[in-house]
Amino acid sequence: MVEETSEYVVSTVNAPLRTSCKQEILHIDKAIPWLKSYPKSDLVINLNPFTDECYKCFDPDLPVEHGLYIIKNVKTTIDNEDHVLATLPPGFTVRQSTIPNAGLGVFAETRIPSGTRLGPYDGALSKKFHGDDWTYIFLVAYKDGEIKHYIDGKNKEKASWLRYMNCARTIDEENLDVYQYNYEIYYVTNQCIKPGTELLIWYGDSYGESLGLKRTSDDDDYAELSGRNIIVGIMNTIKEPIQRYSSSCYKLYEQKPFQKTGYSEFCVVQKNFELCKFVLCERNPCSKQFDCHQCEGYCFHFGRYIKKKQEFLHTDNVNKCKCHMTGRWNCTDAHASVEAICTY
Ligand SMILES: C[S@@+](CC[C@H](N)C(=O)[O-])C[C@H]1O[C@@H](n2cnc3c(N)ncnc32)[C@H](O)[C@@H]1O
Repeated sequence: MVEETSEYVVSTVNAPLRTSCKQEILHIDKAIPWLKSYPKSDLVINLNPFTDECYKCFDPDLPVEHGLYIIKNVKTTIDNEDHVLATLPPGFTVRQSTIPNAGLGVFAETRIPSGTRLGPYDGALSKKFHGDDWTYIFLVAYKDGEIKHYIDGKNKEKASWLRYMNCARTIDEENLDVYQYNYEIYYVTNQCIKPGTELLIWYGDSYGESLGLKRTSDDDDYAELSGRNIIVGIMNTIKEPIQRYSSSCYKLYEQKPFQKTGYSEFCVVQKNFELCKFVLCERNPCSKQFDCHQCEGYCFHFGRYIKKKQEFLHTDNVNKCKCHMTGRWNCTDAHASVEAICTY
């Protein structure tokens, strides 16, 4: 399905954010020429942690390819709607976005170094796109700009977790860039990502506009300078009504989207870890009342799919449970202060 080529393109891995770190210059021979004036030159990437800031984000355990740290999708044979979340690597969660009304988003729960490649963006491939829902579409193109195929991440049975990344509202929020390599789409972190940070990407002008977002001319200059004007092949979209929390407190949710202080939900794991059974408590921000109920569902352990009733080897904050009743994701943990970890 994927054709091997030697060319590849990396976007903003030379962000000014890293000037305090020692930089290593890696040469990329061929950049895709149809990408607007993208310099054929160098990928500047930091792999050497010389300052505290860099050190914190240095992860010697991650494999490196072409100067990028690599975090691959978790392989799975699940062929139902759980497929998409089974591809989520350890260290990330999918949960309510910090952006009001944006639905779910992806969060880093551990430090992710700058210059880490995530993906690829999987979905249903097609030569032509006949549908009218562009929400999860990416274009993959040949060097001359001709469209090779479309990737539609809408169907959760085929998509990878990258489908959940939301669009940054400002350039400062952009912590990912898009990267097409061997006719596959990846995201690359353009800065050190701290735990609890939502991963956000610029969807491109036309998609951004459809969400009411626009880059200023200063943003464009900055983007140009830092090489951010890379292809973002997502096109116009039909907006989904994803916000599922309908209540008289709707506005409050919008204003304080799941910040720990404004809204807290936590899970209390049953002592025997009888699997993915937990008590889900949601605090209504208006009445301040807690509403708790038992919940049971599927679990993931370190990205590995765990069937219902199968035991965890041990527990930690990368075990995630999907509640059948609410359809929402929670983490399980053996520690006393579960709230500290379950920040949903
Ligand atoms: C590729 S999907 C991202 C994942 C999506 N949030 C979900 O829950 O499946 C793109 C859709 O997410 C929502 N979205 C992403 N970024 C947004 C933003 N900055 N503001 C509002 N909605 C956003 C829009 O509905 C958009 O069409």
